[in-house]
Amino acid sequence: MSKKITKICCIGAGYVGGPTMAVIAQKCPDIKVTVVDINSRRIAAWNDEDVDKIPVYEPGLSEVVAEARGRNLFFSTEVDKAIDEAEMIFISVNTPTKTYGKGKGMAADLKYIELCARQIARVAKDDKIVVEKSTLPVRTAGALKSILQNTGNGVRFDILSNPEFLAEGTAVQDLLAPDRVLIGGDSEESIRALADVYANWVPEKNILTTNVWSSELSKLTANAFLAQRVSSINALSELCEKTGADVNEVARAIGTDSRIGPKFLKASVGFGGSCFQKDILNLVYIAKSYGLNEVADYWEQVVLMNDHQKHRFADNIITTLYNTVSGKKIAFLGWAFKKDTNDTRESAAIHVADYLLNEQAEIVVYDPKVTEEQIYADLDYLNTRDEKENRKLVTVVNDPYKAMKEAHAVAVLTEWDEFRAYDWQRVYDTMLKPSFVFDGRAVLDREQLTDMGFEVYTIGVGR
Ligand SMILES: NC(=O)C1=CN([C@@H]2O[C@H](COP(=O)(O)OP(=O)(O)OC[C@H]3O[C@@H](n4cnc5c(N)ncnc54)[C@H](O)[C@@H]3O)[C@@H](O)[C@H]2O)C=CC1
Ligand SMILES: O=C(O)[C@H]1O[C@H](OP(=O)(O)OP(=O)(O)OC[C@H]2O[C@@H](n3ccc(=O)[nH]c3=O)[C@H](O)[C@@H]2O)[C@H](O)[C@@H](O)[C@@H]1O
Repeated sequence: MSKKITKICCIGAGYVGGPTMAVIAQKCPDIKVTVVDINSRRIAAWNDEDVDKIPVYEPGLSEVVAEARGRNLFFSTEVDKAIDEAEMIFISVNTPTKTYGKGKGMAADLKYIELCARQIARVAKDDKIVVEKSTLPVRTAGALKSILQNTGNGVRFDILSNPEFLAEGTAVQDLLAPDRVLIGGDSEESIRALADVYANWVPEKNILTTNVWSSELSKLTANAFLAQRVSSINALSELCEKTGADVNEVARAIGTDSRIGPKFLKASVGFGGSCFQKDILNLVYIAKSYGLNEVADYWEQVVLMNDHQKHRFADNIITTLYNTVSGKKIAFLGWAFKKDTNDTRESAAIHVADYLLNEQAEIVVYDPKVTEEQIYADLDYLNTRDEKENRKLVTVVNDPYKAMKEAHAVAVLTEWDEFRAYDWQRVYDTMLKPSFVFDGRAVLDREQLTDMGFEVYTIGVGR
């Protein structure tokens, strides 16, 4: 018999904690789910009466939150209280790449994880199941165990690894019908208790259990494999451009081989998002720390290729615009790292913009979901130039036609569906001539645009 869970606490109300707990609460009405965070602004937004103002934009999420919030789903800043009440505590805080000290620029920064462990150790008065939901370096559970078990207050902590595989933009659908739920741990009873939570809506055959180290490492491995496919197809996109091949045709041709499969073969201006780069660098760091230099070099190439892809896209804009973009208006369609999300972390758009700004381009950005404040914050964070200069060179508008009016070039950085549906003739009529389009996502109808008179460059398509 496993322990029946009635109260869950999740520390971290971000892109993972929020949606994951909302779905657990929706599917398990008998479990009280409390999501806590030290960021009171974020918690206030999760509690906003207008459910469309919750801090994470995901198709279908506001409906799930509307159903469960106030019933058995709660968002709060009272971290101690929620820890104290819960039988099961998910840790879903951020684990960014370290920006200082040993492992700077490579290793995962585990300070937030450790703070959570210490807080749980301090507050807990009865036995708890602690679930690693954040993505962590393999063997972190050992460190957590050591912190939790040395408090001397006699509480038993079982640690489980339960990595999250949702992708942003499809989070709700991924959570409702996951390819698999992965649970790693030592205690059969605790594994069962967590499996029983998921079994409320996930078929048993999709709930995999492993030892805790395999589970931790599987998460880094899954992201490394996915990112590797993107870098592989992006590497070929450059060769396609040189040889007259079309990377989309190549992707279709190889993707029909059932051993290869069709997914994650879409060439792009480079992968972004908060995790691919961070998790691969973390994997590289771990491999190096074991002296596995060939393994480390192999995976690092995935990130290097991605950097190259972003730079060569920007470089091509400069070369094509007669080797200078100084004072030229470039309209950016999209800023988010992929469609259907307002998340911009590590978005290729940021790096392409930075590169062009170094060449004194004037950039006008339109993204249907990203705020002006976020766009400036992303550029300021790079610290390449002062904040005033960023505001002078970059303008953010909420009308795509305004963004493209009198522009020298349009660059597509995100694959938002609406970009296809624009009146491109109207855009052409208002742009400077020659009117260049740089489609970094291969979403626009190249032939149609060329017929209208545009000079079109599509990523991965040779001329
Ligand atoms: N974003 C994604 O799509 C996915 C992320 N992951 C992993 O999940 C973890 C969380 O990622 P996100 O949700 O994107 O991060 P996030 O940055 O959106 O959210 C993390 C939240 O944790 C809070 N926090 C940090 N320390 C805290 C503390 N001591 N007490 C209370 N709250 C605290 C922060 O204020 C923040 O709101 C990371 O390890 C990430 O690698 C895994 C799968 C998908
Ligand atoms: O650990 C994480 O954070 C998550 O990372 C990715 O999810 P996410 O980054 O949200 O989105 P993806 O759909 O994987 O896209 C990542 C980036 O790769 C790009 N991409 C993706 C697929 C493709 O074929 N081509 C391509 O350029 C996207 O545009 C985007 O910039 C993984 O897909 C999730 O399984 C994982 O849980």
